[in-house]
Amino acid sequence: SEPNEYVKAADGIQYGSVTDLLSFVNRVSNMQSAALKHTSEEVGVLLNKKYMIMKNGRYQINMDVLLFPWKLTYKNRGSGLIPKGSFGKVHLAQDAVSRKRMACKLISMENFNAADVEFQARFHHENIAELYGVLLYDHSIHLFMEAGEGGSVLEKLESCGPMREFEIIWVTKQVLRGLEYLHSHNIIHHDIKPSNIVLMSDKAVLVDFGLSVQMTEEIYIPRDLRGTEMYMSPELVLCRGHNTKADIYSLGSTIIHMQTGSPPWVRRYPRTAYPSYLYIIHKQAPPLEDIAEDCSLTMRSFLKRAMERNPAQRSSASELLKEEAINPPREDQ
Ligand SMILES: Nc1nnc(-c2c[nH]c3ncc(-c4c[nH]c5ccccc45)cc23)o1
Repeated sequence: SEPNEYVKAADGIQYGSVTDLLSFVNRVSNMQSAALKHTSEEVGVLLNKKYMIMKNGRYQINMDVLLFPWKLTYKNRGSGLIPKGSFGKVHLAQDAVSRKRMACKLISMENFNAADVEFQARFHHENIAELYGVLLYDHSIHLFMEAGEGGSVLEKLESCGPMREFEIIWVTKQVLRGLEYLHSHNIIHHDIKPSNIVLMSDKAVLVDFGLSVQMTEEIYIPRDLRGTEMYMSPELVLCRGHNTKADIYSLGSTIIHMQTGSPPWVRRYPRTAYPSYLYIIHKQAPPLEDIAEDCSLTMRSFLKRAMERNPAQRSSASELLKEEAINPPREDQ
């Protein structure tokens, strides 16, 4: 398409609805990157007038909103740019007027797909990182989202080691509430793992919906393998169709990682000797051997239900939310 057609299609920055944002995102993700070289100004759609405050009809990066390398909550490591998400670097952003601190994920045009935005724009829940707006600037999509300033569970594990059971219970309940909501809309996240759970002072939220799908049938037949190997369920690895229960198994793997400081399998099958875990996950019984030795009996039974090999017998998020393991009697706390 002609560059001038592109400029017409996106008239600078506007406050808009989710529908406006999704049509902007779909237009841009269908654009050839060549058509973009003619856009010197930011273009995009802002959903949140309270946090993202435009000035003179514009919303300029490093003027109206400042981007910073993220100061890790723990000892600062590396560039301060937090680990790449599925396809993007995440910065800390702060609106110059509202002073609201946000996460800003930069995705190159080549790697951008509408799914990254679609689910966060259309579905709202307190345990899903809220989307505040989308800008295209300097060949990158800038996603402005709710920021988990406590960092991700992975950063916490790498900095502070294995988590105590009461901390694991707190994170697990929030993740299950987010999954219960997503699964009620037939959405499979497809990448539940410690780096995709971020922490705030009062809650934990799920991030990175770049691999998410919304099922139209009872079962989702994948065209490709989606997710991160060590957290994948046996039925997903088999590639003969799976459903939302795949996320529940990944949560079980995530809990084992939170308890021990390592994902399942890797201690028994070192990464140096095993480039891939797919065959192990397919052949072996679920990794209950990797459960922490000091794991409580109730949490052990929770994990058995969450990592049941047969997805039909595996508990759902709603069922697990009622488990005693995550609803300990008061005197235990
Ligand atoms: N892949 C991805 N897609 N969306 C996000 C995201 C949305 N809001 C966020 N808030 C915090 C962090 C974050 C991750 N690791 C961290 C380490 C230190 C501090 C913060 C973080 C990431 C996000 O991440």
